[in-house]
Amino acid sequence: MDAKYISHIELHEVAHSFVMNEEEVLLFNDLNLLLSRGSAYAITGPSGAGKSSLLMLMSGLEQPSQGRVSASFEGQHTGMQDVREHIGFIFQQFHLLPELSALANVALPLKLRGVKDAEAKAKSWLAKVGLGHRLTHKPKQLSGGEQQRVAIARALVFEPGFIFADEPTGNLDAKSAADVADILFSCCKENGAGLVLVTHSDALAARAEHVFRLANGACHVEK
Ligand SMILES: Nc1ncnc2c1ncn2[C@@H]1O[C@H](COP(=O)(O)OP(=O)(O)OP(=O)(O)O)[C@@H](O)[C@H]1O
Repeated sequence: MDAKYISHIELHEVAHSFVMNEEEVLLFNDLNLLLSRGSAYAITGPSGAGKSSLLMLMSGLEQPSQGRVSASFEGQHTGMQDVREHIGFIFQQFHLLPELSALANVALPLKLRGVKDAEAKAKSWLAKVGLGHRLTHKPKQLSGGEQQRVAIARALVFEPGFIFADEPTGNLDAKSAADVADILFSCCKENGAGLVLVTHSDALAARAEHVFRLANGACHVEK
């Protein structure tokens, strides 16, 4: 459960391609990137450039066609399969369990890890994201911004080393998007988690310390 010791995720000469109609479509090639815990990264670029695919590779949910992705875990280099339970995810569509209350959604990752005071911890996280008054609401009884705040609490409650977020504000109006971004950045900072997010929003990308821009098969590190 303790993820305090993932310090880095590293991409080594990563290339990724798909076979479509018997032709190989190369998304990107020769990526060497280092993600450090405690920093925030934005992945930007035009539609279809491969942003979500890169996020899947960085988080270990998918394997690259070539090259490898590794993590530094307690000072040792290891494969991403060994750190899966120390990584949190946030998606554009929230992906909360519809039959469970906000509290039960947030407590679930702790219960799955055998944590005893799961509900108390979940409650305190819901308070942190401003939803202490919505504990028993089910997802459909919450606004989009509120659902995403539940998803942030659920992603951070087990103190993962890294959070990966795919268009976390893509489904929200401007005001909710700004509120959710504030909460996401401040909660990751407070937990010392690395944050990697895919976004089409220049405003959101500008908040990250580092920006990877994907275009035409290459990744430009813009800052
Ligand atoms: N499993 C797959 N099989 C075949 N092609 C795929 C697969 N997954 C993604 N692709 C293709 O790879 C390209 C990049 O997809 P990806 O979703 O990573 O791009 P993106 O930059 O995140 O796009 P968007 O901004 O529109 O979400 C797209 O052309 C997509 O159709």
